Amino acid sequence: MAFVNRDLFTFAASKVLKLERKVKVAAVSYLNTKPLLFGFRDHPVMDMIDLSVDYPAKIAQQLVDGDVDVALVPVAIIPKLKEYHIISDYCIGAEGPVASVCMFSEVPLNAIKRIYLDYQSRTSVALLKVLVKEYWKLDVTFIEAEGRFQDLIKGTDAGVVIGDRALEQRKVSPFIYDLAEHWNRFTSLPFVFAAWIANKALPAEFIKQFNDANSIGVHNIPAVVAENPYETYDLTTYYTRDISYPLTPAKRQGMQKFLSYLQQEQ
Ligand SMILES: C=C(O[C@@H]1C=C(C(=O)O)C=C[C@H]1O)C(=O)O
Repeated sequence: MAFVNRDLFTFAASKVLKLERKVKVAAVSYLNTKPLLFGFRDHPVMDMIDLSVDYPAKIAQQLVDGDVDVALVPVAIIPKLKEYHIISDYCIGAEGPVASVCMFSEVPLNAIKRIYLDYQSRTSVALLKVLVKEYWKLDVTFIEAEGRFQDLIKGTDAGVVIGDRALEQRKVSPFIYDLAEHWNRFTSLPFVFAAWIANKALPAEFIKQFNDANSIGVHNIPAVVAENPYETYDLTTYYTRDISYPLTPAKRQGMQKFLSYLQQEQ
């Protein structure tokens, strides 16, 4: 009899998966995650999980601390996990510009002196540092931002903002540097911001159900858009042109390249 994480699941003699407790799952609370969560509501996997949502840096900490079993975490925290398993065929990625992860400023790149870093992010702030050092080669100071820091993006102070707040900031700042677009120009590879990662091995049957739930919204974008009215940015464009959900081999390659830059930094 095969056991996978006995505190979570056992396989009874009948080979039917038996859940010892619910799998704790944490997802990103932004609009970018709505297509992935759309299919969960009426899906059998809902009986197997406890689902919570929060901003990326928070759920990253929850997965590292073992407070949850699976989370849609920033890939930059992978090196902090003792054990990790990418359990899904879906991610928050981009093949070109992503629209919602940008450095905003009032001045062009070469005039920027300081950059505020979004406290809700782990991947994008790490990506920004890679681009500043390896691609743009800028001499700037980084500031860990907190609260509503977008109002501090003024003069020669730029700021990296992610998620829905970035979609809003697009209407405010004259200069917008899309980090996924610049990564793509730098490496010719797509980028993965967040992936569904487990901190323990989970049974194949659970992963299959979990993937199925993820895929429903991705294949029904008009229905996802219809139930999320949003004036600031066109969500059909966001979900079909900007964000790219399938975790393809090229995206895995982009992710490995990004992680190798993070390793060099240490
Ligand atoms: C594309 C995005 O990707 C996100 C960026 C993350 C990060 O910077 O750590 C984490 C999760 C994703 O939500 C976004 O938030 O807009």
